[in-house]
Amino acid sequence: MSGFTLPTGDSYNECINWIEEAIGKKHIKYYEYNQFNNIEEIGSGSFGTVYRAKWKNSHSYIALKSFFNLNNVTIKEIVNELKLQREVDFHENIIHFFGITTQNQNDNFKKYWLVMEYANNGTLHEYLKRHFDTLNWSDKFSLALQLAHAVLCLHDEGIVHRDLHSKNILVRQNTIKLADFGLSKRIDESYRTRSDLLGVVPYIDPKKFNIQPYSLDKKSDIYSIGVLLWEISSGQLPFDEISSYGLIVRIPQGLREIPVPDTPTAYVNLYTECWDGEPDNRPTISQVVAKLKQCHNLWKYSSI
Ligand SMILES: Nc1ncnc2c1ncn2[C@@H]1O[C@H](COP(=O)(O)OP(=O)(O)OP(=O)(O)O)[C@@H](O)[C@H]1O
Repeated sequence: MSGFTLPTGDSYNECINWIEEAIGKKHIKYYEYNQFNNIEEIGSGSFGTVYRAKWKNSHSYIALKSFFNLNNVTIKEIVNELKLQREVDFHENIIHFFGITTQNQNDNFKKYWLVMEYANNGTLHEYLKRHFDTLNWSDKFSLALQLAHAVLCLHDEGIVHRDLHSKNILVRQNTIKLADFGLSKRIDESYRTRSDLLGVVPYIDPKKFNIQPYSLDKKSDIYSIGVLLWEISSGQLPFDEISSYGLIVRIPQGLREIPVPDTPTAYVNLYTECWDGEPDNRPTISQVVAKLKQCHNLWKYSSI
């Protein structure tokens, strides 16, 4: 997908032209819709529905992401996702984008679908729910490190995810696949309604609740990683039994999850640093990667 001009403006037509031109010049691979088969819905989010499908006679699945309706906002989401995706598509812990397919609808409108890598184990949340009992500490370190590597790749490219939580991190076999970073910018633009916040409050940098307006940044991603490292160590959703409203008040006052017994101390220390209320006290993502490697080594030697 390299080497093509990005749209300078944000209008609907410009975005459509950008996609069509990229397809025409073969910077984005185009797939014929009627070559997909066994199409089954797997989930939906606020912008559209995701299906899994097979391509021609292939045995493996791909994911097809549709959008509810193609208006100014959704088309910008697609272009934004494509622009960011192409910067980081090489990384094995980031979901791969394969191309685009389109379907002509009755009203003469074209429906655009993103063709993406399929994560057969679903979200990290579902994966932990199903497999937690069989995971040992080496597996947990591996998940944590893969997540940190994916975010390192984003931060290195100047991309802030802003919406890291266990329901938009996907897992293929046992490999973390980060998704949805193209769509996360809207949170900072206050697109989220109160009901959208359900379940994601524990992962959001508490500065966001204290300071209005507060622009989520790389250190906000580190906060979310702290919570996710705890989740990997516990197999539980953070603060599952406290209402979002209660959390919005209590997390900025210092409420944090309790370490799970038998968690390696260095790992507890690391996620505690990550979820520090003060962004300046949080490590950078490179430091998180380095410290996770150290923790893993310490744990390996201490358990011989
Ligand atoms: N590439 C994929 N492979 C497997 N499952 C996927 C894939 N992409 C999405 N899903 C599933 O489909 C669901 C919907 O994904 P989608 O990206 O549309 O929304 P979301 O991230 O859950 O929500 P929102 O867009 O509102 O933040 C996900 O929760 C996940 O279970």
